Amino acid sequence: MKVTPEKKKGSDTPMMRQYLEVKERYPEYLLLFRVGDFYESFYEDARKVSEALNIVLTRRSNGASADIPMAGFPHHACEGYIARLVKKGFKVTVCDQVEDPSQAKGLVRREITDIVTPGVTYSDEILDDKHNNYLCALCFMKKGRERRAGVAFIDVTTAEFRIADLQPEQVKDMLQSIQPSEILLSSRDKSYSDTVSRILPQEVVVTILDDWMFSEESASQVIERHFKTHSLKGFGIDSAFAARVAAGVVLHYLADTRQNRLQYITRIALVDARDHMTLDLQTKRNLEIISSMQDGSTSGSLLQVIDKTCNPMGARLLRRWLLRPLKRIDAIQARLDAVEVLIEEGAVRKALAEGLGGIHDLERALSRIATFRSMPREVRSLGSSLQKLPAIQALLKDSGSDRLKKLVSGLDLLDEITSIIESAIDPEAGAKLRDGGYIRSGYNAELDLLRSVSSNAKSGLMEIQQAERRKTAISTLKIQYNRVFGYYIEVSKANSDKVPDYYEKKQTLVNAERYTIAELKEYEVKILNADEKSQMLEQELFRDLCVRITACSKEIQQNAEIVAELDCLHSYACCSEAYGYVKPEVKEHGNLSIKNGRHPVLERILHVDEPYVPNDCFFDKKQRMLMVTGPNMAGKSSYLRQNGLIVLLAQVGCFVPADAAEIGLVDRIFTRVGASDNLTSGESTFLVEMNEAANILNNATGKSLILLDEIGRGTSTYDGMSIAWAMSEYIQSVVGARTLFATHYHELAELEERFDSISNYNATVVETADKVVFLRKIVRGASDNSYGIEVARMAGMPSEVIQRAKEILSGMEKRDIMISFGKECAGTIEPQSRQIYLFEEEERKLKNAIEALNINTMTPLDALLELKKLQDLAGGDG
Ligand SMILES: Nc1ncnc2c1ncn2[C@@H]1O[C@H](COP(=O)(O)OP(=O)(O)OP(=O)(O)O)[C@@H](O)[C@H]1O
Repeated sequence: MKVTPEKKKGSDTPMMRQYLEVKERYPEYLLLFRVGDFYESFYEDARKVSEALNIVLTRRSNGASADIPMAGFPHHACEGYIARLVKKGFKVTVCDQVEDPSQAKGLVRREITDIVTPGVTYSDEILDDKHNNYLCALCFMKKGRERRAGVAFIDVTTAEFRIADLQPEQVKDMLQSIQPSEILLSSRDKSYSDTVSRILPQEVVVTILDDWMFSEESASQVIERHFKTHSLKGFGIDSAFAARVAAGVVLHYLADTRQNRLQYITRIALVDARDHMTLDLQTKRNLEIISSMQDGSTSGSLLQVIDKTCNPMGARLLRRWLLRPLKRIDAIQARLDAVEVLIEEGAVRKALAEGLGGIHDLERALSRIATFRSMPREVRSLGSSLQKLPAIQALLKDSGSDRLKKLVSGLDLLDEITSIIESAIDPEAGAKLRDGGYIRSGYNAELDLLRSVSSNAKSGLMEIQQAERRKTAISTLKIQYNRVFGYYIEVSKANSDKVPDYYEKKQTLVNAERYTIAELKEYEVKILNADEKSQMLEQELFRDLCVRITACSKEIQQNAEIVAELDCLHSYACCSEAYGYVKPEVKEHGNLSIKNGRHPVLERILHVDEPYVPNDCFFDKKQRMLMVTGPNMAGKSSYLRQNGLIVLLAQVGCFVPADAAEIGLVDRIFTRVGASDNLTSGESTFLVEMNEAANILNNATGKSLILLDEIGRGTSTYDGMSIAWAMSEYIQSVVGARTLFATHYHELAELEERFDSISNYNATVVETADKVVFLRKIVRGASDNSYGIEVARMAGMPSEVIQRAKEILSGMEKRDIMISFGKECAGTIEPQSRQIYLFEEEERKLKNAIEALNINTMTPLDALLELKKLQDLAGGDG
């Protein structure tokens, strides 16, 4: 049943009318409505909530109207429930009672107090320490003949706010690299949501907004208002018109979702594609950079091996660094030099780890403090984190690395706010604001006074207790307190006959009676007044403190950035040292030389008895493509990936697993590995493979690194082989990229003879009498056997099947030879020369035509005409 509020309001109860009014403002959101100790949802929302949370769907009576569906949960458990709803892709509005129901005249006042969406949340239950959570706006604009796409993304919990101005076809890569949780689109570009769900692997919520928000004028206004500037020139985003519009939309949306305390978002920056390498989804996936292909977890990924970070800011940055390798040598060199210094100075590294480990998540703490979502304990830990900065600064201020020196000189020690926090918050502060007692004594005179009134009165209570015990001769008489009855005197049932007349009964329990007396009432008023006032004052003081901390947002964020970078460099140094990595030389040229390189992840996983076998890789002006053949399981894919990962590690500024490495700067790493299905988007395995291959051919440059594994496997052997052959030719003659090509098509080895720039390599094996031993060494020359059946045998295939496969293989090999060369050649070809000459067909037609000519009977004119025909056949244009 859909609610039409206008129609229903008339006969509804006042509370339901109130509900419907709120619901009307955010119809798209699930509304959680506070009723007593519960958050309730009604109508359609109730059905969705009940299904999503697996809680009972009940009914609530609604005055003269029919009962309505209802589902709810206790308010104290709301964070967990809201998190579950948001993780399922719902957007939620929370409507609270904003006055004490016991004080309310008539219906209690309610207001929306929070809006939570997948892209706008501060909840620990939803967020992951090591991940950024991005809200992203996307718009397509046209100016004159130019079509641009604007992308803006923000993590409200860390205040990272960036924009990018792109060609529309670059959007896919950008979105895949941001991996937002929520995307904002104009109603005009609504259809793009299908593309979004196709290109992003994870669940992403698409929110469609009115098109007017996507105008340049409105965007500029909202940005200028937020950053309190008259122009956007200072941010360097003035010319990026589409990106600016997207940024405006993000700010609009945040305002719409009532995020009205955004002062801590102090910066906006343009993503410059020239500084960073773009890694498309395939490459991220194939190289298993942040998650393994097997189960999508970080286990078995490069990130897992490299991540030795000590705090969440570092962990988040490391993930971003691995996904955005650098393209500028000076920046790479600065990181490498810093890592080298940290490796050399073990004691400094250890002290740095201690300092970094003591720093909590400054970014997320700040965002919660700025939006009044924080608890005293978090403020206290922000203060103690800031106190760690001077030691870190002292440790590295004379470092041998310019980068480290520069970083620590940028730290703002924020002495004043640190000491204010120290003097304000009690180190033993509890987790809740309601409990009070978290502001230290001595911080505020008025609070101290109220507290002393309260505690004097409390010691007065002890005196009353003593006096009453004396007067009544009841030694067990006690003065106690609870929230409902306030202060009372408790006397056991056995002694109740000794109670004097001036005792006024308040409550009877099974074993005891509770009373009050005039004197106790007086004290109670004094104490409760003082307690209430001091609690209110504490909250006020805490808020003021939060505001003061927010005023230091820029400095805190800058410190957070520096700490994160130090943490990443430290992490690089730790793993480089532990795993015996070397400092790569990164150069502007287009060569590459890796001596005894290893796969950073595999070498950590393999058993000590079977250590990883290192391999070289070499490209120069002459040698641009390595054609790697070899049997299954010989280590071809691992070899390709290892070289990709070594280049990546070098360009993120980390040492590399090799004996030596000189890397000519790579502008992009392309990978096409194995056959992967994308059935959800309705594309066949082969189509996906060809899409990816086309993307490589169209976008790679002479500075790229291409890793091709098993191209053309998804189709018939001859089609596949022809495509692989033609791609290799194209890459060599047109693109010129450094290419590693692993293939089972041994026929491709022929290319070496046709192109100087292609060299054959193979993954070696040794055949013994009854098995094949993989040496994992990649050596010069082509391999001529595939041993697929041998691998099947190793995998435990029944021996009958293996035997039969061998027979079929031998039969097929004979037939292949006949297809290629005609019957006359059958059986005479040596295995080594079993090539299929792909471009022979044309030549043969030409040959046949020439042989068919009868020169003896031809006139000169006939001869000329025949010559013309032959020229046409040869494809010439005469
Ligand atoms: N250099 C190496 N040293 C030690 N073990 C290795 C090495 N390279 C690969 N291996 C091991 O061999 C296994 C198979 O390697 P890989 O997948 O690279 O072979 P492949 O030749 O690409 O096989 P296929 O053609 O079937 O895809 C790896 O999982 C790894 O355990």
